Amino acid sequence: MAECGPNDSVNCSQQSSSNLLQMMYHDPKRWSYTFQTFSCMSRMRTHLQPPPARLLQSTGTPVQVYERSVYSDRYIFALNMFELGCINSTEWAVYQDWHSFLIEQFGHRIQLEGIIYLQASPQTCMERLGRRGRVEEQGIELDYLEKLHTKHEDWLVNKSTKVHFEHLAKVPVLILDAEVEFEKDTKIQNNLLTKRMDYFVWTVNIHKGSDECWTKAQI
Ligand SMILES: Nc1ncnc2c1ncn2[C@@H]1O[C@H](COP(=O)(O)OP(=O)(O)O)[C@@H](O)[C@H]1O
Ligand SMILES: Nc1nc2c(ncn2[C@H]2C[C@H](O)[C@@H](COP(=O)(O)O)O2)c(=O)[nH]1
Repeated sequence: MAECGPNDSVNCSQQSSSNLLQMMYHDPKRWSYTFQTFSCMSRMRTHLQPPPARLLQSTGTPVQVYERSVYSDRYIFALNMFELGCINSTEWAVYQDWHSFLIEQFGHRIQLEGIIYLQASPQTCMERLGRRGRVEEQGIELDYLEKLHTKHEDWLVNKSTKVHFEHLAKVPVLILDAEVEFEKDTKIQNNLLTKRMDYFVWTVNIHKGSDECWTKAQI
């Protein structure tokens, strides 16, 4: 059985995270470090929570799936904000210091066993962003999404991003084609679901020897 965790970006308080998202997009130099602190803490809290009882009681090995993770927080968003000059070098050093410290302290409790990369072009993401129509996101430009796309490709496909955790470099990545429109196409949906289930079974088998009673994956 697989279950999605709560949407991390709204995990703490819907109101405060929405305001902070707006503040970050409005004045990124002032608010990016604060935003990454908040988002990373929120993601950490989510990863550390045990899965719901019904997941643990289900047959087979339960799989807990998160939308993003403490690793995409650092290697996608925070790194991008640093490279854009919205997080300064002192803030970046402080962020990396506490991020590494906490990840090492929590050890296997915060490790992922798999990553599912929903790959879509920045143009398609831009179009879907418009469709979703969040007011905070109205000013987002294609160039920003292109930078985020490059970060995903470098980390998950080209493997050229320097990661600081041994286990992370070895985490298997499943790449799914999310470019294709599947909202109303059950055939494509079933095809993607089958690939995802096969992947879950595979990662669960890899981790059968571990003392964890559930598997964690990021989507
Ligand atoms: N593969 C897809 N095919 C068709 N529509 C999609 C696809 N992916 C996302 N969308 C649409 O784009 C919008 C934004 O997508 P997404 O960011 O995944 O939504 P959410 O806000 O639920 O995280 C959604 O309203 C959804 O209807
Ligand atoms: N600067 C950051 N922005 C982030 C981060 N996590 C999410 N986001 C942005 C992207 C969207 O505009 C919005 C909601 O994201 P979804 O998860 O719903 O796609 O927040 C982050 O860590 N830093």
